[in-house]
Amino acid sequence: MFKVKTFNQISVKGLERFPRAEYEVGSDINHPEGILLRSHKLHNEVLPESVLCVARAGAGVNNIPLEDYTKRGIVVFNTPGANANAVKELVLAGLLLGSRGVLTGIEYVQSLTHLKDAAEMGKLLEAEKKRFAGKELYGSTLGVVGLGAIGSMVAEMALALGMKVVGYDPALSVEAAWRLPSRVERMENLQSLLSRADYVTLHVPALEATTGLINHDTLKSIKPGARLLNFARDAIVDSTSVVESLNADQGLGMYICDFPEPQLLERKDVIAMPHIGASTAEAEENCAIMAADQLMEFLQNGNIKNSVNFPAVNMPRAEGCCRITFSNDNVSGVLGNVLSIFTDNNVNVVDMMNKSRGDVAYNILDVEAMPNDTIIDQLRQVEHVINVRVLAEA
Ligand SMILES: NC(=O)c1ccc[n+]([C@@H]2O[C@H](COP(=O)([O-])OP(=O)(O)OC[C@H]3O[C@@H](n4cnc5c(N)ncnc54)[C@H](O)[C@@H]3O)[C@@H](O)[C@H]2O)c1
Ligand SMILES: O=C(O)CC[C@@H](O)C(=O)O
Repeated sequence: MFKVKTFNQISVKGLERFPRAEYEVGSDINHPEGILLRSHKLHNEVLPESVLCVARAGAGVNNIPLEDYTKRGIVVFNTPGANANAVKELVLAGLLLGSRGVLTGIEYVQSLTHLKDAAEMGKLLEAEKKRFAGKELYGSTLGVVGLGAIGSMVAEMALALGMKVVGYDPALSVEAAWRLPSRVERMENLQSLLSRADYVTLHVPALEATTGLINHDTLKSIKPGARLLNFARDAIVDSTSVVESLNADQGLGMYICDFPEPQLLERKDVIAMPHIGASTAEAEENCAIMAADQLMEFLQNGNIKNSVNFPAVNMPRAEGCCRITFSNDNVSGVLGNVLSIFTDNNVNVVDMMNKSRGDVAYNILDVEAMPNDTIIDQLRQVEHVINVRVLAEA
C-alpha cells in the first residue's frame, strides 16, 4: 500500500486515478511516500523521511525547496502545459481589460441606481460613454517574455487577433522553438522588447535569475503608456518600480496582474486578480490527472516523467524480475561499485538504465531474483548513493 499526502484542493478527477486497493490518499496521512500539492509552500514544512516524491499539480515550482529535496533524492514533478490554455484565456481577458474601458464602464453603470427611468439612463450613458472608449488590439504589438507552454499559446492567440508579436526567451528549448509560430519576431534582449511593445506579457518561471526581472532599470526601456501583464509570479516584478513607472509621465500606462499587493490597490491603472490564471475546472483536472499519473508511475515502477530536478527515465519492466532503483551524487564510479555488489552476490542484472541531471544521477536495474536485506544494506552503504528502493515484481 502506498501513501500519498495532499495539500490544497486537488481535483477529484486526479484523486480518482489512485486505485483505492493500492493507495491511501488524503490530507491527514502520516509517513507518506508521495506528496501531491498545488501552491502550498513547502519551504517551512518538515518533510518526513518516508517521502520519495513530490508532484506539483501546476507549472510553477517556486513553492518547493528544490535544491534541498534533490540532495535528499526526492524527485519533484510538475505538469508542463496542463494549465497553459487557462492562463492564455485569462491573458486575453487582461489584454481586453487593459485596452477598453470595460471595468470603469461597468462600475459607472452600476453607480446609476438613483435613476429610475430607462430613457433617461440611455441618454446619460450615450453622453458619458466617450469616457470609457479604448483602443483595439488589432495592429498593436505584444511582447511575450518567456516562450514556453503558456508564452507560445499567448503568441499564437495574439497573432490570430491581428497583433504583431515580438518575443524574448534566452533559454528557449528546441521543443518550444518548434511550437512557436514563425511570425513571432525574436528580440535579442529584454530592453529591445520593452521598447517595442504596446503590451508586455510575462511567462517566465520564478527563479533566482528572473527575480525582479521587471525593475527600476528595465522599466526605463518601456514604451510610454505600455500595458504590463503579469500572470507568471509576483517575484518577477518589483511592484515598487511598477508604481513609480505608473506615476511617471513617460512610464507604464497600466499593470494587469494575478498577484495583488497592498500598494497596488485603489489605483485606476492597476487591475489585480487573486491568482486565478489556472483556476478553471479543465486546468485543475488536467494538472491533477497528470500529477497523479506521474506519481504512481514513479512509486510503482520507478520511472520518471516531467521531473524538474531528476532526469527523465522510462524502462519497461522485465518480466518476472525485481526492480532496484537508486539515486546518487553524479560522480564517477558509483554505478560500478553498485554493480560489483551484485556480481559478488551472484545477482543477475537483466536490464538497466543510468541517467544524470546536474549533480544527481538516477538508476534502474531489473534483477532476476529479489536481493536479500544484507545486499540492499550494502548498496545503501556505497559512497555517494543517496537512496535505494526495492520494487516488487510487476
Ligand atoms: N497565474 C497562474 O495561475 C499561473 C498558471 C500557470 C503558470 N504560471 C506561471 O507561469 C510560468 C510559466 O509557465 P509555462 O507553463 O509557460 O512554463 P514553461 O517552462 O513551459 O516556460 C517558461 C519559459 O520561460 C523561459 N525563460 C526562463 N528564463 C527566462 C528569462 N530570464 N527571460 C525570458 N524567458 C525565460 C524558459 O526558457 C521557458 O521557455 C510558471 O513557471 C508559473 O510560475 C502561473
Ligand atoms: O494551482 C494553482 O491554482 C495555480 C497554479 C499556477 O500558479 C501554476 O504555476 O501552475
